[in-house]
Amino acid sequence: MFLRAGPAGFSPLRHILRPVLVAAMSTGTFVVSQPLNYRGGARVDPVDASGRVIATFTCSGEKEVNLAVQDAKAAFKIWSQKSGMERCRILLEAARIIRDRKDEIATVETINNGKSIFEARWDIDTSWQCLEYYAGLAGSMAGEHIQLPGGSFGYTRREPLGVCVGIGAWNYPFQIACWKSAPALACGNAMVFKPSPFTPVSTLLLAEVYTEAGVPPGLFNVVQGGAATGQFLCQHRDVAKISFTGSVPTGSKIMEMSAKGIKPVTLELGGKSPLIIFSDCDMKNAVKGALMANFLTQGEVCCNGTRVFVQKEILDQFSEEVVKQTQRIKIGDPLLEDTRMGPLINRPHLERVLGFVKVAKEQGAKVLCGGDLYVPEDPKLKDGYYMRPCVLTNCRDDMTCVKEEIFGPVMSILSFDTEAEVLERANDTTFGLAAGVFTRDIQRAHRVVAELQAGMCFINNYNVSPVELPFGGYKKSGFGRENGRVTIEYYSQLKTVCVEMGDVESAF
Ligand SMILES: NC(=O)c1ccc[n+]([C@@H]2O[C@H](COP(=O)([O-])OP(=O)(O)OC[C@H]3O[C@@H](n4cnc5c(N)ncnc54)[C@H](O)[C@@H]3O)[C@@H](O)[C@H]2O)c1
Ligand SMILES: C[N+](C)(C)CCCC=O
Repeated sequence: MFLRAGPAGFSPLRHILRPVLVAAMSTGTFVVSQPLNYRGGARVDPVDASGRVIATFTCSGEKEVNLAVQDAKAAFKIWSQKSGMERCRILLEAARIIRDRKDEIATVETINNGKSIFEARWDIDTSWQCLEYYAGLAGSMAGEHIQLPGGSFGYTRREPLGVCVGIGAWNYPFQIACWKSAPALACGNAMVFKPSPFTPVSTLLLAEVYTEAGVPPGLFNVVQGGAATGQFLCQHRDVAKISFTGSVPTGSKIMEMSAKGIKPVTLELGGKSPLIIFSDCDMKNAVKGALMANFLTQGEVCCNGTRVFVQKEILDQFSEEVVKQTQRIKIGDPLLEDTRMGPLINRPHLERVLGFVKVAKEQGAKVLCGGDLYVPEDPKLKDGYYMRPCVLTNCRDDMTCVKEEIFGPVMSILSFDTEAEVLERANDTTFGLAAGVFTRDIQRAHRVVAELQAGMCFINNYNVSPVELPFGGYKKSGFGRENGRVTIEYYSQLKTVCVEMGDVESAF
């Protein structure tokens, strides 16, 4: 498959990956001229291909996957023998390089995905912060000493798992690769990472950063491809763990494959999260929160609070203010400093999102603003996948736009009367990734989040992501966590050693 157009809508997509050139570039002049797999510490073309060509790279086949896993195994032998402090220093160096190259990596990410450069810089911040955080934990990972009778004792060792596989979605390509690889590497594992075929470019920069920082060649590898390549990875006998970010249907397939191989799996899946606005909220912050909850990365965010429940008394005032702010969002070339919304990921996805708006109208929702195609004035952008961010009202819980993940810039406003009622409706979903509440009543805020069936809850804010906090879902939104101290548990295993200091007391 040839990627017909860059996120900004230029055709053909031509990428140059030499970072020095990126600074001088516009989104229409990006040329890929280098291999997009990374194995054994260098860029390589796959030795075989599944036959499908995507942009200038070919999907990696089974042989290429085998080679990447082999390289990762060899690097694991070296890396897993290093002390936590040795791993810490290298990860800190990688974090420093990313921080120093923030603008350049953010530029590549913008071209890769279409999100605004302003926002891509935030992603790169949460990426290097994640490496820094796990660097800190690498040095302090330890087991326990347990005293037993007669001077005997036991102890536990926290050991890495081996070669871990990371499979990423297209909405936060660089950040996802960091959120998976940083804890994996900190624990002493190696990783083979497969980015989404829609956003193949930025993960390569991470691979090069790790090499420059001093990880052994082969510790972090990138294989490009789609579902077939992902399956080769998941089914590989030498792969010890899979960490997946993507949709629920694919997550279910990944879980089947990991069940067959008895491999631990982390699943970061989709959502349809509630955002509850009580009438006693700080209105200005609640409106800002609702925009943060719906329109980052063109609305293509797993944890978005797309079901916005507003208490009846403030429905009109809140809706009016949200519409005013939404209409001010600057849409256009994502590389321009003042742009806040770029194009969606591709044409089929744009059409899918517009289709949701059409069905919403047919089912009785009222469009307060947006929900239609947007054609920027710049002629170079006229074929881009742009739409105006949309606010829907008159929504009911049984409407498609309220039940299904749209993964685009579409906010659904629903009204409610009481706390008990809104809690029941907020939890009436098979998803459970995130939730938010805006209120000035501190008791109510904690009472409500305690009842919300979601892994990531926000009080009086939304979609902020401090790397110190665990992130992940309840119910069909997945299990396992990324970020925070707990993630160490998902990338390591405990060995117990029982030491006898006396004689063996035998039964025979
Ligand atoms: N919870 C989170 O942290 C999080 C973060 C970002 C995105 N998401 C979710 O991801 C979805 C959008 O991303 P997407 O469209 O890339 O998802 P997707 O499930 O289509 O693809 C995700 C990845 O899986 C790969 N893949 C597809 N089929 C596979 C198979 N059979 N075996 C192995 N790998 C396979 C894809 O090539 C891609 O790399 C949304 O539902 C969104 O909510 C979740
Ligand atoms: C950084 N955010 C906004 C919390 C998004 C995390 C990944 C979800 O798609």
